[in-house]
Amino acid sequence: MSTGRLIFAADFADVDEARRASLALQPHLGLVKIGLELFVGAGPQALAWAREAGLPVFLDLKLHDIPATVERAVDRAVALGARMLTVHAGGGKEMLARAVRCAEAAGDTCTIVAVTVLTSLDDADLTELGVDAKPDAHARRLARLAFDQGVRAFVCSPEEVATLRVELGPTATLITPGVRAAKGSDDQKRVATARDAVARGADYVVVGRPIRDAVDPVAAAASLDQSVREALAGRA
Ligand SMILES: O=c1ccn([C@@H]2O[C@H](COP(=O)(O)O)[C@@H](O)[C@H]2O)c(=O)[nH]1
Repeated sequence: MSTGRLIFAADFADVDEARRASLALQPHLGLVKIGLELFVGAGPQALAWAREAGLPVFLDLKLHDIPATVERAVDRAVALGARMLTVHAGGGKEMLARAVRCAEAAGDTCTIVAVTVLTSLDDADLTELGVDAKPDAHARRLARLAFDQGVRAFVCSPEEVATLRVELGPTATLITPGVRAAKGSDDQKRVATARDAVARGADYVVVGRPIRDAVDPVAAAASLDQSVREALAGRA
């Protein structure tokens, strides 16, 4: 896999658009993230071009279903060549354990990534959902549950990445979306800059709109990649 730690969220409706944009950014990327919009629209074709280009795919389907269904979906995602695949940590112990076992049995080429608390949720949203904990504590609880089932990679916000690093130790891979220059620009509520996310312990940052919608997407990706590399060097 590339040494890059920037993951581009290729949130497009159209495969050709996703391919063109991602290939232009490829020198600055570790992986490309294929999410719900592209996968629901295009199915397996959503990944084919990336496989051909040697660009590893983070398949962000956030699986959340009964264990047997998730297990079978993991098997299919591995067959499509996904290098990382997301499941919701809130799906419970058995679902998480079976997802991990299935990926291992299918050749261990795909890492199961547990999504903890979505970066679009804040304290008030959790209260509304009946969760009697702050996002930080809830993310820690879900991550621990997943870790104990064998999951070793996690999506969390930059706001709790340091907490998760302490909770899970150095072997965990921590991936943070919610990368923004400032709070309040859109639906992302628990945010930080790429530099801060990595300085606090993130291994990868996921960035979509700030690159996709930039006047010069390649320059935006190059600058984020540079910030991530500097923050990683500063941590060493
Ligand atoms: O908690 C989460 C989990 C996944 N995402 C995904 O990451 C990208 C972020 O894109 P931006 O345009 O930079 O907001 C997007 O595809 C989400 O589905 C997340 O944001 N938060």
